[in-house]
Amino acid sequence: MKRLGSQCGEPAGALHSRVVDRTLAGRLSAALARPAAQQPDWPDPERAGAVIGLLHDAEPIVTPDETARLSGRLASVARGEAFLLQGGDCAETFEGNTEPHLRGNLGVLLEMAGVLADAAGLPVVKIARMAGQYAKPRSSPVDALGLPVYRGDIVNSPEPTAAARTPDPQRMLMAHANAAEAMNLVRRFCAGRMAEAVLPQRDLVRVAQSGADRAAPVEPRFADGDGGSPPDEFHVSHEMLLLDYERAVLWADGRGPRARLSSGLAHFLWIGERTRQLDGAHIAFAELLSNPIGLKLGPSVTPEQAVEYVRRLDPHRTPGRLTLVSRMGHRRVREVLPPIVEKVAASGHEVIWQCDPMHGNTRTSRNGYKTRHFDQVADEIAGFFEVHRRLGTHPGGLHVEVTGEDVTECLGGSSEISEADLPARYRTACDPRLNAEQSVELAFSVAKMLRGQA
Ligand SMILES: O=C[C@H](O)[C@H](O)COP(=O)(O)O
Ligand SMILES: C=C(OP(=O)(O)O)C(=O)O
Repeated sequence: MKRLGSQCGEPAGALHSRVVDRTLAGRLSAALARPAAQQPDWPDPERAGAVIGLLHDAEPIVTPDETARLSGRLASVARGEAFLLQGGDCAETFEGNTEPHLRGNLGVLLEMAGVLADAAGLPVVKIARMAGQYAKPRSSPVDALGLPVYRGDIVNSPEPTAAARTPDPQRMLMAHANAAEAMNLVRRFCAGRMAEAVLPQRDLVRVAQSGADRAAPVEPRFADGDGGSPPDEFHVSHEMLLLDYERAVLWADGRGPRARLSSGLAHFLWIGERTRQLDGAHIAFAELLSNPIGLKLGPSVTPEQAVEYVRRLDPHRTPGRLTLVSRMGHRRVREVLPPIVEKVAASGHEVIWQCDPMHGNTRTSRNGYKTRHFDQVADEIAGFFEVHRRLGTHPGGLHVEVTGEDVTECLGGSSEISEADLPARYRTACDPRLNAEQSVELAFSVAKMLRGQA
């Protein structure tokens, strides 16, 4: 497999002059020339071009073989033979890129996966929002103070000053370095050298009080030809948002029916609700990738649009190539999701149906915090399960914003976090996350749904 790239300092416009496959390079240029929503206005385009040139020589974070392994796992999910759990910070930060934080997040996902696997009797494919989740799409270009909005550490700084909010392309290099460090830690974690230090910390019995019958779940695993999957297998993902970053580290991938590109920056990439324009650069770029792709679908999407996305993003009808992530809100999921599922199922494409119960349930508390209520999060998942059970499709996965830390960002749960509690440990750089206890409690609620008891 060959890397696509350019030489150090080469300006963005000359990106493809030395690529191996000229057809692929031409298709990439055409995709990136389309309108792209939610991109920063770099104040000095020449400096941005120089940074982009440097990034083209940067080391890959992931390898195509790892990505291919994930694609195989996701095919199982699409066929109903496994469940997908994806989660982590809303926005990773450079400051938060520490061993305890990353280990905590992986640890809580591992606990959730154990609970889910036990209930489903299926292996759980684990994907972390990690090692690159540094870019954020925003509702408005300015904040309440009239400053340019914070767009994630890869673009600017959250500090409320004009200087800090000015997009700085150098941050893309910092993001790459931070992602590489985080991936290193993920690899060590997966090798089993760190997981045991995380697991016993939580009182599983207490959070399970609402129903699980076992506190130490036994997780079914994939049986690989090489004698079994690694003790803790995680892949990494982020939103494919900032295209100056995403286009930098690409492999030419000759596997499959048509030559494509494999991202060296993450195993799994998703397209967000705000950047899924059918004529836009994000969809066109994703069409060129061989990585498994996620697509967020909010309540405004029509069944016809959903089928068009599926045709564009899964042209070769590859089971699990596309994950449709519904984020409809707990009030609308039961009404909006069924016609979409029906129409896509009738198209014959084997997609993964994943529920993001976070992004349709965000609200502002009376004391001014962006928050979500545990009960509404759980209710959207219940609605998602009801719809799929009724239609006979596989409710294949969850996509959640969680952290292993004891934050107070989401309301409710068995510790009954109230609006008055929010200021105590509200630490997210963007949207509110379930804390460790709420996350495991949610897994136990979903376990009941998986067992058909809720
Ligand atoms: O995480 C998701 C988005 O970036 C977020 O929900 C948008 O938030 P905003 O409405 O505060 O811009
Ligand atoms: C921004 C996100 O979600 P959505 O695109 O669904 O709003 C996200 O998952 O970080």
